[in-house]
Amino acid sequence: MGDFLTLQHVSRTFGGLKAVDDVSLTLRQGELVGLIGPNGAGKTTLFNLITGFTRPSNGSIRWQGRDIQQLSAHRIAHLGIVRTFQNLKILPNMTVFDNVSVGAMGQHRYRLWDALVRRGKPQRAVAESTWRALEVTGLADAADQLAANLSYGQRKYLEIARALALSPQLLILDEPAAGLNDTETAQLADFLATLHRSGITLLLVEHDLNLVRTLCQRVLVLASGALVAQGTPDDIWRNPLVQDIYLGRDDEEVTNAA
Ligand SMILES: Nc1ncnc2c1ncn2[C@@H]1O[C@H](COP(=O)(O)OP(=O)(O)OP(=O)(O)O)[C@@H](O)[C@H]1O
Repeated sequence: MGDFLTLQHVSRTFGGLKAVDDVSLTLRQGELVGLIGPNGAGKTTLFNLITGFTRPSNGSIRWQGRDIQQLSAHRIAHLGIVRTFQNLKILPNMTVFDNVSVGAMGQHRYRLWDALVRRGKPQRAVAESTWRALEVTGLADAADQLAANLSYGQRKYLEIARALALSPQLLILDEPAAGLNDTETAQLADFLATLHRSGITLLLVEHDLNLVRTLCQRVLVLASGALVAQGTPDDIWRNPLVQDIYLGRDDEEVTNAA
């Protein structure tokens, strides 16, 4: 398994602020990696850089050996890097099926307008991707319901289903556990582990440190835009610098999760 995603000296500045500061990292195919860091550490910006929603000020981002830092988000998704959104990008007045098929049509090179006009008559490949994503996420029985009628927890799975319909090789999840209770979070952890076993590489950006610790094989720690530590969860939770970063901000989550 060679290098999959490689960032070299990637920075992104906003005005005078270095939101991401000289980050170099590699993800390998088949990994399940967590990205943690305090509020404002640069996690979302890093994530936006990898998925083409923001361009780097410096540095290179290579995906399977090819530079992608100048490609559009749509093109990057087409190449296999797909993300979910923390603020769920769900269309409440469309059915669950249509919400997912809009995503799948992107994969099959339809434009959004076509997707909307062709509602109810998606092409076979789109329908197949959509049903597969709905089945994997447990939403197939709700396919005909309006998305607005789903519970908050189900909407989280709908967001993931939309991403899965794009057949990602690398799926980047933006705080999937936010707003879920303990039981729902445990179910989500089982689901993500199953997804990972199915062969999808996962990068999880998450504030729920317990979830990261129990689920991830490797953890990256960002602070003030810099990658300050990476290693197994045990290494990271023992790392005094990581403890300082959290404890220094009166945040006892690291110790509580230990
Ligand atoms: N578009 C932007 N314009 C200006 N500043 C920005 C922009 N996006 C992010 N920033 C700043 O960059 C820094 C990193 O923000 P970012 O959202 O990436 O952190 P984060 O680790 O995702 O935080 P959180 O955990 O709170 O979501 C912050 O100081 C933020 O205010």
